[in-house]
Amino acid sequence: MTAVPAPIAVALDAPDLDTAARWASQVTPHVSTVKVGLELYLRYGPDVVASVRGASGVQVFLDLKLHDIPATVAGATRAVARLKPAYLTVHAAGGPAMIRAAAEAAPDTRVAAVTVLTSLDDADLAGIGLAGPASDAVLRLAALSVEAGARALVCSAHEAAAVRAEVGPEITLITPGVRPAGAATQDQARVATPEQALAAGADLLVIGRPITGAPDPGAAAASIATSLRHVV
Ligand SMILES: O=C(O)c1cc(=O)[nH]c(=O)n1[C@@H]1O[C@H](COP(=O)(O)O)[C@@H](O)[C@H]1O
Repeated sequence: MTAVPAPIAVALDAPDLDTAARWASQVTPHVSTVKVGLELYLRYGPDVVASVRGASGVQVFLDLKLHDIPATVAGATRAVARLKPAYLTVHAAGGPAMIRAAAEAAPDTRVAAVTVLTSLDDADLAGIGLAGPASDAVLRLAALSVEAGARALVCSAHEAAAVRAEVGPEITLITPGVRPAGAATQDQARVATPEQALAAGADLLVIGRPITGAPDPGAAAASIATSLRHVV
C-alpha cells in the first residue's frame, strides 16, 4: 500500500532548473508539496511552475513574498494566479489592505501571510524597530492577516500552538525553520524538529536544505515523512 504523502513542502532553492526538477521528482512520492521561491522564479519565470509540477501534478507553493502597495500586489497576484499555485506568500507587514488585495485577486489560491521570518530572533526585531518579542509580533500579524482574508500563515513552530489558538482550525499553518535533530541550523534562528512542528499544530512543514542538501534527497524526504507518521 502506498503511504499518503507527508505534509511537507520541499523548498526547491536550486540555482538551475534541471536540479530543481530532479529534486521535485525525487521527493514527490513522499511529500504533498514542492515550493518555488525567489531564486528559481526570478531566474526562469512562470514556466518553472509547470517544470517542477511535472507529470505527478504535485501541489506547488509559490513563495514570492510579495510586499508592496495594494494595487501593485493585486496586479502581481493576478499575474501568477493563472499558474494555479496552492499557496502564494505575501509579507504580513505589508498591512491589511495589501493582504486583502492579494486574497481577492486569487480566490482559488491560499494566500499565506509571512508573519516574522524564521531567520529573525528577538534581538533582530529590536534592531528593526518591530515591537517584539517574536512570539507577540507573530500573534499580532497573524490576527490582522486572517482578519484581512489570508487563509494561511507562515510562522515558526515555536509560535504555532499560540497562533492556532488565536486563529482557529480553518487556517493553514505553515512552518519553515524545520531541522531534524542534530542538523545544522544554518541561517535559521527559530527552529524546531519536524516532529515538534507537527505536534505544535503545523499543517505544512517547509523543509529545504536538510532534504535537498542530502546525498539522496528522495531518501531524506522519505525518512522525515516516516518520522512524522509516529506523531499524533
Ligand atoms: O515563506 C517561506 O517559505 C519562509 C518563511 C520564513 O519565515 N522562513 C523561511 O525559511 N522560509 C522559506 O523556507 C525555506 C527554508 O529552507 P531551509 O532553511 O533550507 O529549510 C526557504 O525557501 C525560505 O525562503
